[in-house]
Amino acid sequence: MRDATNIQAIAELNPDYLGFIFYPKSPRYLDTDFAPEIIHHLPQGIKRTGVFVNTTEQIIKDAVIKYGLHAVQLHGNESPEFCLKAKQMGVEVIKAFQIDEHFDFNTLSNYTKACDFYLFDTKTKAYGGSGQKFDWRILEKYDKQKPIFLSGGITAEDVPVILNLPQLNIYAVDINSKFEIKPGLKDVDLVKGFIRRMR
Ligand SMILES: O=C(O)c1ccccc1N[C@@H]1O[C@H](COP(=O)(O)O)[C@@H](O)[C@H]1O
Repeated sequence: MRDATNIQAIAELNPDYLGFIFYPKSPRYLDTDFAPEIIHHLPQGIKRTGVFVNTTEQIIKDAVIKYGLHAVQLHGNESPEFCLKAKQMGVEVIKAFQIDEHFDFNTLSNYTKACDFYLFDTKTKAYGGSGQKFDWRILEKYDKQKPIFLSGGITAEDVPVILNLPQLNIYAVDINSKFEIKPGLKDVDLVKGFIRRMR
C-alpha cells in the first residue's frame, strides 16, 4: 500500500500484516521518499511487511530501519543464505515461491531454517502481483511442515474454498490486486468483507 488515507482505512480493519512493495518495477512501488511516520504510526499488532525482489541486503536493511518493518517478503530468486541474512536483521522472513505444475517441492528443504513461512504464488513472467491463481491442488505435493501464506490472484469469492483447505497448513491469506481500485489503492469495503468472512 502507498496511499496514506487508504493505509489508515485498511489498518482500522486490523489485518495481521500490511504490505509495502519495494520493487521499483511494480506499479505498486512505494517510493523511498514516502513519509516513514505514516508507517511507524500503524497499530503495533499489524506486522509492517516489505516486499522485495532480488535486491541487496543493504536496501532491505535500510527499509527495515526507515519504516520499522517487522517482516520481509522475499519474492524473487533469493537463496537460503540471503534469507538467513534477512532473518539476522531481526525480522520475520516470508519466502515466496512461484508455483506451477513443474515446481519441485524438494527445493524447499534448503529453506527450512532460512525463513519463517513459505508463500506460494502463481508462476508468471513477472515476479508477483499478476492477479493470476494457480491450481491449489498442486499443493497436495507439499509436505505441509511449515505454515504457508496462500497467494496469487485471490478474490473475495475464494473465501468458502479457502476455508475448506485446512489440511494445507495455511497461516495467512495474502490479498492484493483483486482487492484494488487501482494499483496500490485498496477497495476498503471489499477488504472489510473478506476479513470478516475469513475470520
Ligand atoms: O504486487 C506487486 O506488484 C508485486 C510485485 C513484485 C513482487 C510481488 C508483488 N506482489 C505480491 O504478489 C503476490 C500475488 O499478488 P496478486 O494477488 O496476484 O495480485 C502477493 O503476495 C503480493 O504481495
